Amino acid sequence: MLCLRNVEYANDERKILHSVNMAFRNGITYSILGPNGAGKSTIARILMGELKPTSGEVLLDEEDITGLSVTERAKLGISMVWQEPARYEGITVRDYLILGGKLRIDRDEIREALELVGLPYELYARRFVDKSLSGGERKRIELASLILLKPRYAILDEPDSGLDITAGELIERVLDYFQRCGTTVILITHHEEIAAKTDFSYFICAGRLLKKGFSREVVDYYRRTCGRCLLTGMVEDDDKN
Ligand SMILES: Nc1ncnc2c1ncn2[C@@H]1O[C@H](COP(=O)(O)OP(=O)(O)OP(=O)(O)O)[C@@H](O)[C@H]1O
Repeated sequence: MLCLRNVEYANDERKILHSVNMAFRNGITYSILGPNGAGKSTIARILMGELKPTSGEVLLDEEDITGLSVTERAKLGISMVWQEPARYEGITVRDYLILGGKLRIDRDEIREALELVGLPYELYARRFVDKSLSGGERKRIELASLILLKPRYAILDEPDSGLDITAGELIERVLDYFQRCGTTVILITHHEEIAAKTDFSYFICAGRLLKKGFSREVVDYYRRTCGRCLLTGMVEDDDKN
């Protein structure tokens, strides 16, 4: 199980996360739902090891991994599709997907992963991962790379951003695939209809966890309350005291 325990994060100006506690159990799909600026990506970066919390711990199977780097966490099976996918100029999609040969994967598996994300193998395998790919195509390729990697934890930061009308179906297919191979998904989103596709959700606003539970309950609460409160202003006022 991957956990955040009493995680706080502050920059020079203000506190961005306030004592966040979350637990991600094996084989379940989770979402972290909240409006723009709530602190979702900050949580993802802390889970990945890209940011160190100001206080609190990240635990994996009860071991404290707060001090581990992104690479060390990747070796433990914690991987992420970033909101803005990386570009690797000069490498083909196929080579990118097999990590330049580090993954031993046959052509059928690569074909299956590309087709799962809506990209026909014949049209994409030999293309280069460069500016000629659209943002949505790059996002799909990032998802395909995580599908082939089959990590223990897959963190998907805004997986539907930049994708067209087929995004909902694609996310469903990807969640279903990860559930079948035992990967725990942590999906970051501000779209409640995307969060509703996961089993369990955490709703955060202004760096505070407001509600957790089965996604349909949390999504219902989010629809009823989000944008109708003055919490952001109140929290900033609190912090000045
Ligand atoms: N490097 C930084 N310097 C100053 N403020 C920052 C920095 N990084 C994040 N923040 C602030 O922290 C808050 C949380 O940001 P974060 O990116 O985690 O939000 P988010 O919920 O992922 O938002 P979005 O849905 O818009 O991507 C925001 O108010 C943001 O402006």
